[in-house]
Amino acid sequence: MTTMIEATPWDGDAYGRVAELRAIREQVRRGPSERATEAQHAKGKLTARERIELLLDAGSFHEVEPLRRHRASGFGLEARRPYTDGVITGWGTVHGRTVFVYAHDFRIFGGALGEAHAQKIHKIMDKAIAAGAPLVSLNDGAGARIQEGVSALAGYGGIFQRNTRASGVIPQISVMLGPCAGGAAYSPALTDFVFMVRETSQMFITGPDVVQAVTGEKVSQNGLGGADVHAETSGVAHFAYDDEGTCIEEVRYLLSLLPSNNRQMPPAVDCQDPATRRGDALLSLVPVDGSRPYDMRKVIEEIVDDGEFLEVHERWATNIICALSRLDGQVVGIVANQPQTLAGVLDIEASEKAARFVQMCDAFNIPIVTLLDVPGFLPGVDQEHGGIIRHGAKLLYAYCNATVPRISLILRKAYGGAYIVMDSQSIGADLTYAWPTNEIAVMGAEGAANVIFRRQIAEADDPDAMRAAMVKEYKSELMHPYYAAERGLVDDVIDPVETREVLIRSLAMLRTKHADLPSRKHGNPPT
Ligand SMILES: CC(=O)SCCNC(=O)CCNC(=O)[C@H](O)C(C)(C)COP(=O)(O)OP(=O)(O)OC[C@H]1O[C@@H](n2cnc3c(N)ncnc32)[C@H](O)[C@@H]1OP(=O)(O)O
Repeated sequence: MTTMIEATPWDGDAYGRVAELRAIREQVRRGPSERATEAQHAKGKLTARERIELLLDAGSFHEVEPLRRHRASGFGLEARRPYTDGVITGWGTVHGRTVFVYAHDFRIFGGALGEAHAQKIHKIMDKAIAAGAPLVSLNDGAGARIQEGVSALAGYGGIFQRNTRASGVIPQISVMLGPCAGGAAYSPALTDFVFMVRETSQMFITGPDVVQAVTGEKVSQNGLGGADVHAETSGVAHFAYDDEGTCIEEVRYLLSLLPSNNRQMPPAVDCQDPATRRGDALLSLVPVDGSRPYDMRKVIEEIVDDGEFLEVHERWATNIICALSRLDGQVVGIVANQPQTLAGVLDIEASEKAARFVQMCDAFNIPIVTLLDVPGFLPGVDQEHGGIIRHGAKLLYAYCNATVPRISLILRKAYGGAYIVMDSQSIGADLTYAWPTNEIAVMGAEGAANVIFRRQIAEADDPDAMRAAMVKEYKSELMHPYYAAERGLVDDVIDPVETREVLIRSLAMLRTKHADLPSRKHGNPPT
């Protein structure tokens, strides 16, 4: 640690005082020591200030409380009172819009959170909420500062309460850039998006040593709570990247798709991709045979502006796609079944993933486009015992509660409860469309014939021929593409090549949509 420059009672002139201030500021900027900076770099990590520089527009950072120091005592703390107290807080701009930020400085007490450190975070969170601007946390901290005991724990409580108050008011993004244990893992879990970096960031409630002591399981830090674990298995992380630079660049991209707060619309941009561009490729991308898989991502690419979209939870619950994109320059949230994985079925994880996404879109005024090709909910003992009923209900609740413009499009099959849940007209979609390849039904024809014609099939001389005849009858009666349109349950059957134009026209009409929910403290959604 380098010797601290201490401001002392002083009788010099203004020039001398300014020189002293500049020296202190320079010390604050450099941080505790060259050695600590080198150690941080040696781990493949940037310092807190380097990260802030990458996140914000050049020269836009305005720091708050750089001269803050703790007043704790014991365990030698009196002799170690570094400026910033291990967290850098302030605001700047991203793509010209105000964004608040706090960044743990791992070089100071391992970025661990003490009382003064927490109060700095509380202050910047309060300012972000008051200003109605997003908050990005750059996390690289060892949790509660052990020497400060319960004061540190209380500091976390104050962060959690503010995270919850800010939820649905301003976008909150947590970027995990080091080992984040205990309290340092819970705050991100309360925020809208969690970013992680492979190898260098971890999140866990208790580390590998405690896990081994309690359960006997031996696991590495990355095996327990690394980026891939949370982006693929637990669903705690929405995004995972190989390095900090790419990760922070993607945070900037995400911010460009979000409004500053819940009273604003997401930023629109000029669009060079014609609204009337035909999607001829769509006809060959989606096989008519409902049992053949295809990649729904290619369908999305064909429809949206310049084929660009940002997938959220790209590698978790891959049987459903949640993505932010643009149509004619306006931000939309896309929820789409992925027939390539598990035939696009809805299961526990897919329901949770899409429910949180729909909720986020609704909170931040992002219209939702739902693309359906879903054979139903995944049957099975594991799913039932795992609570598919309440998890599926989360998705249902999120859609039913959403007041943003909602458009659904049935590409191919949409069966049973999954059809209802995936934003059917009956739960409040503003406009519903279908391609001429759609099959909307309670279940597939084979299953349906086995239930309703069971006796005829069993008593027939040739049960297989009878089953085939009954399947045919069921299909022609109930599963033709115009059955739902005749009943007004879809607003139109559209030519697939015109999908982009239809969606853009519909969204333009819905832009002024206004809907109020009945007054209440809050709902009681299934959890
Ligand atoms: C509510 C809650 O938050 S409970 C959770 C409380 N936190 C914890 O249990 C985590 C304890 N710390 C650790 O397990 C490890 O330090 C890790 C995994 C975070 C980081 O490990 P490493 O990268 O090897 O760093 P290392 O252990 O050397 O720590 C770096 C510095 O931070 C200090 N430090 C680490 N954790 C803490 C802490 N919680 N409080 C105070 N100082 C800490 C270390 O003493 C060390 O200080 P030094 O540079 O003066 O020697």
